[in-house]
Order: sequence, then C-alpha cells, then structure tokens
Amino acid sequence: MDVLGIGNAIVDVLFRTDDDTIRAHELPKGGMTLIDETQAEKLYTEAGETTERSGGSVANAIAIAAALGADAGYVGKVSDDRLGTSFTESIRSHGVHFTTPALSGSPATARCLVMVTPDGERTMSTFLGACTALGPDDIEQDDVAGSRVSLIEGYLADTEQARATIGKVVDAAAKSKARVGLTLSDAGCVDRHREYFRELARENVEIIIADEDEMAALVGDEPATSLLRGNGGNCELVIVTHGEKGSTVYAPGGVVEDVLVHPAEQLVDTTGAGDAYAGGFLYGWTRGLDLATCGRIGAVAASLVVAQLGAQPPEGLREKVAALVPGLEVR
Ligand SMILES: OC[C@H]1O[C@H](O)[C@H](O)[C@@H]1O
Repeated sequence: MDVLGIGNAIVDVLFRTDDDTIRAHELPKGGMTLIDETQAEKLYTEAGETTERSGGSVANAIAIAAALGADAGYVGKVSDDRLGTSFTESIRSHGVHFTTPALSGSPATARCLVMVTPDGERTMSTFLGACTALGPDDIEQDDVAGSRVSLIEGYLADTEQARATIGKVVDAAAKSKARVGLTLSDAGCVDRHREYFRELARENVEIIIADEDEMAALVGDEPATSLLRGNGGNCELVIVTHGEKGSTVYAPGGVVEDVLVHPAEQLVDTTGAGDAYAGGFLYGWTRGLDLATCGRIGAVAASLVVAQLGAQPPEGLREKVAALVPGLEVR
C-alpha cells in the first residue's frame, strides 16, 4: 500500500451551536475533550438537528488520500453496532482497505459530538468506546512493512493499549523501509503526552504533521527543525500548517518550502482540515512529487473540506485538486 492509517475509528455527530453553549459546557473552544457514554448521550439529546459523518483524525486523512487515488488501508476498532456499520461502509466507499475485526457487543462504536460555531470553528467531545479495544493484535506487521508510510494519530496516546499498538507499528516499520508518520491531533493532547511524543520524534517517527499550536506544545522554545535527523530528532520531514496562511515543510539539509494556501471558497466547518492536508500531502509524497507540490495538494484538499460540513472527502475531490494544483495529473 501507499499509506496505512492507524487511529481511533469514530463517527462524527455534527451540529451547529454558538459560543455561549460551548462556554456553558465548559469546553475548550477548538479543542477535543474526552467524555463518557452518558455525557455523549446527554450532549446528543441537547443537540437538536444533527448530521452524522464518518470521522476519526487519521481515518479522515486516509479517506482523502484514497479518494485522490492512493492505495490506502486503515486499522481501527469499531463495534458491531449501527455506528460501526456506518463507519465501515463509509471508509470503504472511498476505496480504503478496512478489515479490522469489529468488537462483538460493548463498548459501543466511538462517536465525537462536533459543535460547529458560526465562525466555522469546531469543538469536539469524544466518547472513545470501542477504540479502547484497539490493540497490537490488530496490526499485521507485513501490512506496515509493505506500506510506504504508516500514519498514526496523536490521539492514540490517550490509551495504554493504543500506545502498545503504536509500539508494534514502529517495530515493524523499523525492520523495513517503511516510514512512520505522526499527526499531533490537538495541542491539549500534546500537553497531556509531551514526553511520549518527543521520544517518538527522537527515535521512531520520520514524518510529523502538526499545526502551529500543536508544534509549539511539542517543542516549546526550540525550533521545529530540532525534530529533524541530524538536529537531535529522527524526522525526515517536519510539516507545520498555518491555517489559511499555508504551511512550512522542513527537511534535513536546510530544505524549507513555504507553501501558500489555496483560499477556501467559503468557511463552513474546520473539522478535518488538518487531516485533509495530511492526506493530500502524503498522497503527493507517495507519488514522489516535490515537497511544495505535496503541500499544495494538502492545502487544496483542506480548503475544499472546510467548505462543507464534516471531514469526508468532498465530491469530485480528484478533479478539483488536479484543476487547482498546477502541473498535477491525478491518476
Ligand atoms: O480531526 C478531526 C477529527 O478528530 C476527531 O477524531 C473527530 O472524529 C474528527 O473527525
């Protein structure tokens, strides 16, 4: 495969709300808070009209890469319930190989209550449910070794079992030419697990993709380049996204690409913007494209995703990206 994703398999339940409601629930605006099933039910009951979409950070990225034409697979745990079926059908509909056995019975499939405010910002509350059962046995070492890159998400650090799963991925990759990529997910998540992520960056991960806040949470006063191979880290690529201002790609040897963003036609919902960037970038990278073009593909994919509600690949993604990235033929 070109890219294999390992992450929390989540169904997003999106609804529009306002800042007062976010404050009333004492949720960090723009962040992700872990909740239990009872809290998830309560939020759902209060939500009013909702829209259900397949979610999960790395699952979103992998769906984008597959929709662009990458040979892509995903490992994540759902339960054999309605939401599990919905997640499975959705990710497969984008051409992703997804065969992780579903849990029988409880805990239920994970869901993320995504509150979208009028400024397009999303505030997420996640019940992890079946994701907590993802474990090393779900990883086929040959799949990792046979993929150009295995992409893991920072959110996996929230459970011990998932950290063991990451351990199996990095071991399998280390025995092959496969690369390991990491998206940092959320600044709060980096705050919770900073030392763990720093160790991954020093020892195991070749590609890191993060937004400015997540990167600052990881490196503090040090530059992002401190994660590069030769500077104390293990990374071959460190990519920092700057929202509507674009992204910066750092590589060893002082290679820096500042990539301007493609402006979004409209801002509806930022859910999955970073995931779309990661999926688009890695699609380009697995095709051997230059770093600036990889960044442009990511930026265009992100600009299309924020113009809709939810993180799913937009209709006609391949054609739209090919039209907006000069010189790119999407095959
Ligand atoms: O990055 C956005 C994703 O994070 C959470 O995992 C939600 O499921 C959402 O789809």
